[in-house]
Amino acid sequence: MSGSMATAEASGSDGKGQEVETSVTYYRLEEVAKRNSLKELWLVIHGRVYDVTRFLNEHPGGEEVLLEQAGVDASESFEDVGHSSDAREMLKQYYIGDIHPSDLKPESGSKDPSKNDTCKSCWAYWILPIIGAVLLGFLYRYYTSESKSS
Ligand code: HEM
Repeated sequence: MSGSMATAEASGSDGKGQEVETSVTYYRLEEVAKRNSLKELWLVIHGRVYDVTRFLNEHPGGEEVLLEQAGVDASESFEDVGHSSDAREMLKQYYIGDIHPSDLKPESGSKDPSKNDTCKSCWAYWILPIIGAVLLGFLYRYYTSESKSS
């Protein structure tokens, strides 16, 4: 009966109220994946989890498309449709938490720029052998033409 679970923002007025966002709930992908029915339907858009159960029959795009994305990452499909900013605003109502950081794909690339690095080195891997081959070609021609002329 201690009741000491009250949130800090309820009474705290000592100027430290900026950390409200720390109370984010994290869900694992496997938990979201279980909510894939008409009874309970969650989906993930850009690393955020949305409970769209009560939105199903309100969705202008139909409940079928939502069911197809049930329990999985729907970011791509959501973007492909080109949803309006109104639609994006609506997302907030259904937001229930974030995907656990260790389940996040390196999609947003801010933490893991290794994709760019690989691309850069890809380029180097391509260009170096080509430069080598061209140089060898020139050397070969230089030597063969020299031996012809003398
Ligand atoms: C919670 C997430 C979603 C919300 C709040 C939402 C909201 C909306 C809204 C408001 C519209 C009307 C058009 C607009 O304003 O852009 C719409 C249309 C549509 N949505 Fe969604 N949507 C969501 C998720 C999805 C997903 C995951 C798909 C998967 C493919 C999808 C497919 C569509 C389609 C195909 C239309 C077009 C309907 C038409 O043009 O006739 N939506 N959605």
